[in-house]
Amino acid sequence: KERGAALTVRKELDASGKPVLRTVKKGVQDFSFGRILGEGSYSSVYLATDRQSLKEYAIKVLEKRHIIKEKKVKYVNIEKNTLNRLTEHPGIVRLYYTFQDENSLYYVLDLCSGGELLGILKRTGTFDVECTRFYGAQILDAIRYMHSRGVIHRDLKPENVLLDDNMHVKITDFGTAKLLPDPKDPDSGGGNATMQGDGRSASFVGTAEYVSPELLMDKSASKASDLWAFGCIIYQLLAGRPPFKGGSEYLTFQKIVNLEYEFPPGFPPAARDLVERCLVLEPARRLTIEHIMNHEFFDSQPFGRDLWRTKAPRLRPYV
Ligand SMILES: C[C@@H](Nc1nc2c(c3cc(-c4cn[nH]c4)ccc13)C(=O)N=C/C2=C\CC1CC1)C(C)(C)C
Repeated sequence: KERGAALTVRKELDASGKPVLRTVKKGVQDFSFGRILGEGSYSSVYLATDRQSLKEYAIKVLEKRHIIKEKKVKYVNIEKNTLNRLTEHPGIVRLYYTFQDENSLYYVLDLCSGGELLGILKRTGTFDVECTRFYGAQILDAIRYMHSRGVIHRDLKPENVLLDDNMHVKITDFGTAKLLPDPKDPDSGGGNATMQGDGRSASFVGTAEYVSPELLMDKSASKASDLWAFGCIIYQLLAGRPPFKGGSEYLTFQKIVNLEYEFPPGFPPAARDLVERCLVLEPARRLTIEHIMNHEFFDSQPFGRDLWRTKAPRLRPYV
C-alpha cells in the first residue's frame, strides 16, 4: 500500500443521480509539468505544479518498459523502499507519494530549487572554510540519519547533494543504496528482495572519483564507504576538484587503491587532517561519523536541529 497516498475528493453523481464523494488518488492530470530538472540513467525529474494547491514539486518519471528491458526493476524497488524508510530528516529529499499510468511510474518529491551542489561549486570554483564546514556538517548529519535507518548510499557525490530554496542540503538518488535489514521490518532488508529482478546481486560500483577502495578490491560496501566519499567531497569543496582524478576511469581507480593524491598548497590544516583520516584504505581504520563530528574541523559547528535552522552562509570561494 502506498504510504500516505494523496487523495483528492471528487463530487460525482452515482447511477441514480445521487451526489457521491469519491476519493481518488492524484494522477498526472492533477499536475502541470514544467521543465526537466535532471536526467538519470533511466528516469527524468520534472518541475511540476499541483493544479489544486499550486505547490511546486519535483516529479521523477520512470518508463516501465525501459526499466524492465534494462533489468532495473531491482533498483526501482530499492529506491522506493529507501525513500519510504528515510522520511524524517530535513537533509534527505522526501517522497510524498507515487502513482502510475499505463506507461510510467511517477514519484512526487521535494523540489530542490537550488539545484546540485556541484553546479554551485563549479560557479564559485571552491568553497571557503565556513561554507565547507556548514555544507559538510549538513551532509554528515544526513549520512548519520541514513546509517541510523540502515541505509548505505554508496554513490555520494556533489551531483547527488541538492539544495533547497534555503540553500540547505537535500541528499538524493537512492537507486544504488544498500538497505541493511530494518530491525523494525526484518523482511525489508538487503535490497535483494526484488519484484521480478534478474536475481543476480550485481555488486554495484559508484561513480569513479568517489568510489571507495574496498568496492574496487571486491569487498562489499559498508557504512565506511559513505565516509570515504564524504572525505572526497570535503577535499573537493576546498580544492575545487576531487582528490582522485585520472585521465580514465581505470587510472582514477589506480590512484584510489594506491592512495595517490596530494593537497594543494594552502589547504587548511584542520581540513587536511580530517580528509587524511577519512581517506584511509582500510575501512575499519577510517574515522566513524561520531569521530568526524568531534573533529576540530567541525569545532563550534552545531549538529542536529540547530544546524537545519541556521541560515546558509553566503557562498565565498576559498582563495
Ligand atoms: C540527481 C538527480 N537530479 C535531480 N534530482 C532531483 C531534483 C533535482 C533538481 C534540480 C534542479 C532544481 N532547480 N534547478 C535544478 C536538478 C537536479 C535534480 C529535485 O528537485 N528533487 C528530487 C530529485 C531527485 C529525487 C530522486 C530520489 C528520487 C538526477 C540527475 C538523478 C535526476
